[in-house]
Amino acid sequence: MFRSSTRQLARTARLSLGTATRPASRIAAFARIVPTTNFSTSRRYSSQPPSPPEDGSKSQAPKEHKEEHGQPQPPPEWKLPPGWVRLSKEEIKQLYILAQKAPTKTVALRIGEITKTLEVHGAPKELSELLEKQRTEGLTIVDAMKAIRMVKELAEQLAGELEKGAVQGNTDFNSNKPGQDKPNQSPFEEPKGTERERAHGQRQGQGQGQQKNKKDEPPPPRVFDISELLYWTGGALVFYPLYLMFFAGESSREITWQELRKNFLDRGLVEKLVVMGDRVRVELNREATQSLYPDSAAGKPGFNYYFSIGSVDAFERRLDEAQKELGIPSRERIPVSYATEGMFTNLLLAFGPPVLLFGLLIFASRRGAGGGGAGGMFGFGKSKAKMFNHDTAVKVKFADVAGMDEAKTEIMEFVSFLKSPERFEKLGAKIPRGAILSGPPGTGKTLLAKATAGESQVPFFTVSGSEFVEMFVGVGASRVRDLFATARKSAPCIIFIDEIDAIGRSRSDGGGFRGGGNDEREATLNQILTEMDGFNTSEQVVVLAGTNRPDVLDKALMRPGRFDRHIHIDRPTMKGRQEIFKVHLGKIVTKEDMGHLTGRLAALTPGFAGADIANAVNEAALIAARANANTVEMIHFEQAIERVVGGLERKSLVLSPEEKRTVAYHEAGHAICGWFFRWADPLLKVSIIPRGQGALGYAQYLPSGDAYLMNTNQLMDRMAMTLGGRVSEELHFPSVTTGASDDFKKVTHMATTMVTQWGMSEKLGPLHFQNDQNQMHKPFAESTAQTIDAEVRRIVDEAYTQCKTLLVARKKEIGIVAEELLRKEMLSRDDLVRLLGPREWPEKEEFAKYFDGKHGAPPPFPTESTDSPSDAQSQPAIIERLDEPTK
Ligand SMILES: Nc1ncnc2c1ncn2[C@@H]1O[C@H](COP(=O)(O)OP(=O)(O)OP(=O)(O)O)[C@@H](O)[C@H]1O
Repeated sequence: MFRSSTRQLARTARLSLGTATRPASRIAAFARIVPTTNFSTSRRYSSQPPSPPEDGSKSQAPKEHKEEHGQPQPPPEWKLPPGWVRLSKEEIKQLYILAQKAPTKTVALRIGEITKTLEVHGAPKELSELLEKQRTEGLTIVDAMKAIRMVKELAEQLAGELEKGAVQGNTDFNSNKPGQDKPNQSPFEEPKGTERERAHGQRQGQGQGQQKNKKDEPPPPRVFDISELLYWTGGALVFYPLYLMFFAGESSREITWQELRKNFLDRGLVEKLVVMGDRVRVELNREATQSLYPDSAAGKPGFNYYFSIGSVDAFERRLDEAQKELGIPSRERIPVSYATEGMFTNLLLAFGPPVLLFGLLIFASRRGAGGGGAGGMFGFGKSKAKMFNHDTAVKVKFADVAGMDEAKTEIMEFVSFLKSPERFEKLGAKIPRGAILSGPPGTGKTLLAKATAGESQVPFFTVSGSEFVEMFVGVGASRVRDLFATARKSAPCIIFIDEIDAIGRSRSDGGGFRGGGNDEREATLNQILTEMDGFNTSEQVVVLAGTNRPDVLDKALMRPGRFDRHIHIDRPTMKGRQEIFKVHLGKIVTKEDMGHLTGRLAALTPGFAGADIANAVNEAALIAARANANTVEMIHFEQAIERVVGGLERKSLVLSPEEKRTVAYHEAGHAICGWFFRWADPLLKVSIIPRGQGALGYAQYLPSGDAYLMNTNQLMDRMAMTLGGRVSEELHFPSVTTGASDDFKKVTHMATTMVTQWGMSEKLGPLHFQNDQNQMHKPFAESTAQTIDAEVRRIVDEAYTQCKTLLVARKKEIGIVAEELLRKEMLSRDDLVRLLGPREWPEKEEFAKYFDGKHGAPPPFPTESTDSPSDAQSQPAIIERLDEPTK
């Protein structure tokens, strides 16, 4: 009845309403098939909810049905349906007021638009009654919702009828012939006809060879990339649950049947029920629900209520009864549909894990390959070598590498080969394939390789041995292949493999991978061997490798034809250090006399590698900057060296006066020994400022130049000097402390080495006894072991006696030095000269030159105001330290 009356209403409305007053409901219906851009540019209605007309005469009905007696008249064929009434002016006004109560602007607009039609054609009596109630006593919220819903439904049904009429071609109501432009057609209306008809028409047009606008041409087919799909799917599967968890908020809630009835069914808010197995999803009229329950999530899109049912039959019965009770006529009953349960969940469970795994793999491979996706299976096998070429040229030159002249001469040959290979080839010389640069850490192996590339001006590939090592078997070998293939393409060039021992360890010793886990490393090594064999002699690819452990490398690597040059780079000598200081001081602002500065610093840093020197120079600049100095001065350099050698000053460690006294007498014992023993190393400074790890105080000596050989006298004096701390404690305090443990360790080690390796025991003679920790049994007889123990004890005892004899005789001097130490905390060599007189034994020439006091003896170091970490990388000067007790 309601439906048939709206159909009639639609028909007459179409006749009566012009385009200027196109109902919003119709526009809404078209909006489903018209692109939204057109829709928005062509909107013809106000964006504000309508307000009641000042007087009813402003109705926009067409002229032919103009109002009679102030009321617009319906067209002649219009019959008021049963149950409908004409609306009074006051009721029309009430309709506009009702529109302003609508929950959304769209609904308000719809009510406003249909009001004009209802004004002409009347409305259901129930609506008229509600409007009257609104005028007289006001509407409850439920009544208001009911009235709004009624008008909204009228508008929707009207829109549906109008749309149907439009699709059928308007033959009933429009005399325009098909194909002609229709005068009433909106500029944003689509051509009439179904989708299929339109598609058919298009195909025909193409078949007839009609010219088409370029814009209409179908876009080029998109290349389907499965990895991209998997990538995004994997990503979505990972992130969607996270999104739901953290951002999406609640999307469903379980309710009971009673709650459903009371809150939604009785209030007419339920639009549809979807049965899914033993659960039912409740689909609500969102706008109405939101206006009734503004604070609830129920009105939000995507939110649904669910309730459980025992059986579908029982549920249907219950729903039927409820609707009967509410007086809902059978044709307006709530639609119920049935969905297959959890299809999406089943699919997700079946395909989710593999898709997720693939997605993750692709994600990882893209990251591994720097986002490119190239380089073999997921890019794992791609070499990670960094390349420096002409654009990112290696700026290092041989001039930047100091103090290793022999190594430079050796490697220069590679430069000549890369620069002018014909010079060698014409004489039939085979060019060496590569060189292993070995030596202690920080001695400049990488720097030398870089300088070789910088001098020859060829591309330089640098990679660390450990970068070939992956958990997947075959990846290392594949990376080697990739590296050499890339290098061949860029020939002439240099490959530098740093820390080659990570992959080049001897295959026989297992390299710590004993027990079958060794295959990957061996395969990588074999691949390097193969690649190096694979070069022909004219291929200008030079392979340099760096290692700290040449002794563990596989012999096959070292044979001629592979790494046929072996260049050992040792810690620099005094002259070498001087040169290295010169290189690094070049970048520093200092007014010191360069000759004296480099000489003195070199003398202060025996045992320093190039990297230590670079570090010390930089540290000095930092200390100077911290002190707001304009130039870096000698004091800053010495402070920096002390910090590199002894570690960071520990200001937080506060010793008790008694402890401080013990430390002072302990260190003074060392200092006196160093001063009075002929073969002991000259003392440089002694300090009771705690530094580094566990040292409460220390005495620093300078080995006489770079000592390569030591005789028994020197060793004995050094041992006696090392024991000086403990002996002094014994002489000055009633009990000894734990502070001398490091001294004992050194002394024992020295004595054992003298006996077992240096043949300095008459009893054992010139034999070498290596006690390998990895072997179960000692490689010598038990009686020999006992003799070794006895000899070690004898030597240490001798050193102890020697030390005690001296210190007993010099007890007074110990006191002088210790008291001065307690006052100043740090004594330099000049302080000792002042306190004890010049040393009886002549100093080495270098020492005398740089520590003669003429250039200003180092003043006592001011305390540092820093807490940045420092690592004592080497022990260049001999340091006797008083240890903190280990807990
Ligand atoms: N002979 C040198 N001349 C100038 N600077 C040097 C020298 N040796 C080392 N250095 C400095 O030390 C830094 C580190 O040196 P490099 O990396 O070459 O040492 P390495 O022998 O390769 O060390 P590792 O064995 O630990 O890899 C260089 O960047 C440079 O500043």
